[in-house]
Amino acid sequence: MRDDELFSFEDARQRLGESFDPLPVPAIPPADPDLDRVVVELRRLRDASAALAMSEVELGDIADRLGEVASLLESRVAGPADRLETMWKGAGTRRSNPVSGPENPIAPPVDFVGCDDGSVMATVTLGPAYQGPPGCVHGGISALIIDHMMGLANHWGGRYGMTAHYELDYRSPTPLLQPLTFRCWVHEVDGRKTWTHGTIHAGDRLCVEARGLFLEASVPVPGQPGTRSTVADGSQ
Ligand SMILES: CCCCCCCCCCCC(=O)SCCNC(=O)CCNC(=O)[C@H](O)C(C)(C)COP(=O)(O)OP(=O)(O)OC[C@H]1O[C@@H](n2cnc3c(N)ncnc32)[C@H](O)[C@@H]1OP(=O)(O)O
Repeated sequence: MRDDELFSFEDARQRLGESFDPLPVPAIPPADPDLDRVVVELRRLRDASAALAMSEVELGDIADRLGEVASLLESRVAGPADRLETMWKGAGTRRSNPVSGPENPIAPPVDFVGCDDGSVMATVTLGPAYQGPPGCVHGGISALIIDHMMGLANHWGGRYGMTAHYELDYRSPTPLLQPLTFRCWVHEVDGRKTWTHGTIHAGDRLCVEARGLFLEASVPVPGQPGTRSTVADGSQ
């Protein structure tokens, strides 16, 4: 099979056949409208902090002021183990995952759309916080985004599973500060197994292609002994 045949999303819907019954991923509103605003400000800090080294900012003062805010928050929010438990009782992880979660400051964020052809697509421009080679996206960041997006493509195609095997070919440099198009789609299914493919393009140029094998599985739910859940986002 030629590469361009292997990495073709146009026929994703045909490959899924009768099993393609799109499962949308509706947005979940924040518990507090100011929550998303806080994270937007944290992302501004994240991006500004990537440029601190060569700046003329009085860093001692900045560190003191940020320390005050961090201390204020730490004393009032749940610890990480408690937060993991509450996450599985409310909005789930959709709002907090590290790729698209509006509550997660490390998420770029990436906003996905499900397409009629069976694929999911996202366009995102990444900044210096995600740099690997000079001017380029870190390969692990590309892998993170595609892995998560494959999970969504599985969901969109009526499948689910944990990543069992995942491989990438970095075909050309993936630029920072330019719109990148991510696409993922279910390539093949067989029992518990789902093979999912993905690509990143900068304009027409192929940067990354990926293949993943996902296996239907369940994991224990934090804070709910004896309860297991499939790999979804836990939202109720
Ligand atoms: C709105 C909602 C959105 C929700 C959107 C959410 C998106 C989240 C997406 C994130 C996805 C992740 O990162 S998940 C996190 C990373 N992944 C993990 O942590 C998984 C860790 N691994 C495991 O727990 C386990 O290995 C499993 C569950 C994957 C599989 O274990 P198992 O169930 O015991 O399976 P096992 O019997 O060994 O194998 C079953 C069959 O699969 C094959 N197989 C198993 N592993 C492999 C492998 N690596 N490569 C090839 N083949 C394999 C076996 O040969 C066998 O084939 P045969 O003999 O039957 O032919």
